[in-house]
Amino acid sequence: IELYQLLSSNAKCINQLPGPKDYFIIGNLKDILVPTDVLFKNFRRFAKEYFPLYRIWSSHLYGGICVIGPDDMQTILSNVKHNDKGPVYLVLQEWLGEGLLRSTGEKWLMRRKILTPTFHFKILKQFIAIFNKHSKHFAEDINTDGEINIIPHIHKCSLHMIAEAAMGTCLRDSEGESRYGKAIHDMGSFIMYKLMRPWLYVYFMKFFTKNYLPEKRALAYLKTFTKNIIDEREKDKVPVNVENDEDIYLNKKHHLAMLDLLLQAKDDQKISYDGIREEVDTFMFEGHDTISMAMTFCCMLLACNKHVQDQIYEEIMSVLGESKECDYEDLQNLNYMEMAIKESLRIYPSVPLISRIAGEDINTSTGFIIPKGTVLLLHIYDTHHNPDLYPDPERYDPERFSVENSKNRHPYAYLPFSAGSRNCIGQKYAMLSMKSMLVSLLRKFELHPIDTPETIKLFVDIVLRTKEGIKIKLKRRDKMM
Ligand code: HEM
Repeated sequence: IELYQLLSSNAKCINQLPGPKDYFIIGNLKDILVPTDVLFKNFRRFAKEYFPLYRIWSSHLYGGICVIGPDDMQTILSNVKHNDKGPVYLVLQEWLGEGLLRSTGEKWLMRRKILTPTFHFKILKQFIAIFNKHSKHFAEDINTDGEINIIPHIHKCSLHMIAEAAMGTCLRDSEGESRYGKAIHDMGSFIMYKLMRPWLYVYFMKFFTKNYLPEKRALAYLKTFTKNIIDEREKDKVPVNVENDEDIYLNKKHHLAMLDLLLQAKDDQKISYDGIREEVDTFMFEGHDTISMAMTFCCMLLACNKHVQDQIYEEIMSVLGESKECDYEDLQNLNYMEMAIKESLRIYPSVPLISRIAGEDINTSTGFIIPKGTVLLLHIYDTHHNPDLYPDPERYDPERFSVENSKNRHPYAYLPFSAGSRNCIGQKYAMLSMKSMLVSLLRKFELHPIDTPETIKLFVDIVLRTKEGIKIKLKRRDKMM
């Protein structure tokens, strides 16, 4: 009932905004309940037609305002009053509970304070060895010299990285490797199924879906897996102080994992056992699929833009040479590679859409006042593809992110990691791990195009994906001599 009130209270006001034609009771469901690749295209069409703001009705029960323009993005994301997440995040509740991604108010603030040190540069520095280890395996495991769908390889690598960084667990060749990977993948599909069907946000409706039992089983497996790891790690626990380098670097028994810092926070009575589970699961969820798809799209773009790939390869050779293991400073020095990754995240932002609830009335750039309580859908994808902000927006051009060219850009025109106090806590981790993967891959292979931006079919999901994987052609550099 509360949800109904929240969603419908601003109906009259929302209707003053332009938007696609809606119908009695079903609202815009005709445009929304369509195959997800068609939905993707519909959103792009609406963005072009109604920039910078439009309203959408997912049935007349559930309406919201779609935001595209950078001025309105700034007004919303820079104000902590609009920090609460929209109802779509309810689909994550059973798995991620009140973890950082979903929590609100005081609880979010407290969790954010506890978790920020887990991404301290000193901790990130010691993750580089983990990134390098799995990146090396990633390049070694690809033995083919020819056409591959790169997604499963990248996916496996980023899952192994986050499992070791977050939980201190090496999944590679372990019993849990395929089962855990599959359970995470299945949960993604179940969540997406619910996301498209707003009536399933109502708690009891879940009993009536075909996914009820498989989801229950996958959830039980994931929760038990995390619980066992937390219990094991707790047995071996060593006190940690992030400010003390000795604690971070001289921990002989095992690499420090994010979990160790959470266990320390539990000893300091800052977080409960269940809280730790929620956060570890949140990192596992947020910290691998986002990176996998970002890396995949980046590889496709590099395959299609050989001159950019060659420039990155030259940079790797000049900073690292043929075989030096990269350290934190080396990765920081791969500036052109960073520009190429940034541009790839502009064209293909892993999280194309986020949602908030207006915490107070919002005075928008058009003069329209969004009333408090309205659901806001922030279409990061469309901001990134707006030709006024990025001329010729489909063209891949890393130079857009040179210091010079970034200088005069609107501060809210580039939002792959969102912005403001609720931005992505893992963005530095993401950038470092992607750089490490690219170093290993490009040292061994030249990438050539098979799939291109024109051939792939994007679709709406929590993370931006393609319908049929992404194929590229690999040529081993050592065989090219
Ligand atoms: C390319 C990789 C990544 C992208 C594009 C990305 C993007 C985002 C975006 C757009 C948000 C805002 C979500 C929202 O407002 O609903 C977010 C939040 C978040 N991300 Fe990431 N992310 C990435 C990697 C990671 C990694 C590696 C981790 C953890 C290891 C992580 C953990 C989180 C968490 C916990 C939040 C919630 C923060 C909060 O609400 O305070 N992300 N991310």
